[in-house]
Formats: sequence, C-alpha cells, structure tokens
Amino acid sequence: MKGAEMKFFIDTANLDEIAEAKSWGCLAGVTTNPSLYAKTGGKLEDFEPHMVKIAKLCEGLPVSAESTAETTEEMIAEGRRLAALAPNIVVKLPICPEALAATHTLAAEGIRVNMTLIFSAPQALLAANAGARYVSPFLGRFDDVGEDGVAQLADVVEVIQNYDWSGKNVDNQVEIISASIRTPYHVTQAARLGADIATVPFAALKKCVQHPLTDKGLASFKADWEKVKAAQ
Ligand SMILES: O=C(CO)[C@@H](O)[C@H](O)[C@H](O)[C@H](O)COP(=O)(O)O
Repeated sequence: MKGAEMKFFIDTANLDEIAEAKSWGCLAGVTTNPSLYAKTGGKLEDFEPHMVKIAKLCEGLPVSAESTAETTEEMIAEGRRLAALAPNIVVKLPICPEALAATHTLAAEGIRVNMTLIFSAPQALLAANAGARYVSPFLGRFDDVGEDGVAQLADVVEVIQNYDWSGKNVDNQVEIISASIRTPYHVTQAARLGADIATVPFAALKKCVQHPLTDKGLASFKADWEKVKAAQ
C-alpha cells in the first residue's frame, strides 16, 4: 500500500541539528545509533537521559533509540526500559535471531521496534513478521562495497508493500525507513521507489535544500531588486 507522503527523519543524536531541522517544519522523526551517540561525546550514563531530551524536543514524533544488548533477554529488558523513557521512543534492534525473538515479545507488549542493518528483502520480511513496526534498509553502505543500494531498496519496498501487516504490531503497519542516506540522489531514489521514510544526516539534509541554480537565481533576483531600489 502506498503511503500518503515520504517522510523525512533526521539521522543524528545531535540536539542542535535536531532542533534546527525541526524548525524547518518538515521533520517527522529521529533515528539514532550507537555511533551517532558516540559522536556527541556523550557518556554511557548519559545515554538514556540524552534519548529523553531528544524525545521531549520531538514530542509526538518517533525517536529511535538503539539497544546494544546481545542476548534476547537483555534486548527485551533494554527495549522495555528504553520504551518506558518516553511514549515516542521506538526501540531499535539490529537484525539477528536474538533480535527477532526480542521483537516478537516487545511487539506483543505494544512496544514499537525499528529493525536496522537490513541489507536484503528476506531480512525485511523476517523483521516484519516478527513484529517490527519499522524496517531500515541501508543504501550508502552498499555503494561503499561497489553494490547497488537502490536496487536492494527496491526489493525491500516491493516485498513489504506486497502484504498487509495487520495484527503484527501495535499500529498494524510496517514502514520502510531508507537508512545510510548520503546524498540528495539517495533521497530521490527512496521516494521514487515509494519508501515511507528517508532518515537523512543533517549535512545531507542541508544538501537537499540547496541547489547551485537556486543560489544563482537568488543572487540575480537580489541584484535586480537593488537596481529597482537604486532607480527610485
Ligand atoms: O538504521 C537507521 C535508521 O533506522 C539508521 O540510524 C542507521 O543506523 C544509519 O543510517 C546508518 O548507520 C548510517 O550509516 P552510514 O552513514 O555510516 O552509512
């Protein structure tokens, strides 16, 4: 089923970047991961309070907080703890057998799970069947190894949109978050394929706003307006 729009999430744990992107009026969510949290310079004990800050800043919007647990039991415990931090926290788990089992339990409790590190359609199908609310296929990392990330995303979009996921999670739907987005080209391709969401790092988001011809056009509008003013 096609979504009403393609939503923009920001892929960062940096509060200033999130606040600025939110001020643009087109932000629909936030995704974070351990590497993005590490980039903020945050300490281990500040991780959960930091996620609460993001969740408050983006009240009502889904904010993915990633678990670093390794066993199913630990993932369930951490998932419950993260989900209890704020109503808009989505528990992010990397696909593996332990995480599928944890997703099944968490989804049955009404907790939203975003299954990440998806690199194939079967992985996405397994995640959705286990109860994931979101699946996150990666684009850029395919390009890094000389493969076609867009073609892989096309497979994921097609197979997920082939089915009705009612009864699998609390919202009865699975949304595809295109992740590892590096460029405006990736955003265009994600939208062309009908992915529900593109989660975009702040630098790439800014590149999506800019275009050299926009800058050129603006400069000439300004110059011409100065001429109008000077002629008064
Ligand atoms: O999985 C999600 C969103 O659900 C992302 O946060 C994901 O972790 C990131 O897009 C990637 O890890 C970023 O990867 P990259 O820019 O290093 O390729």
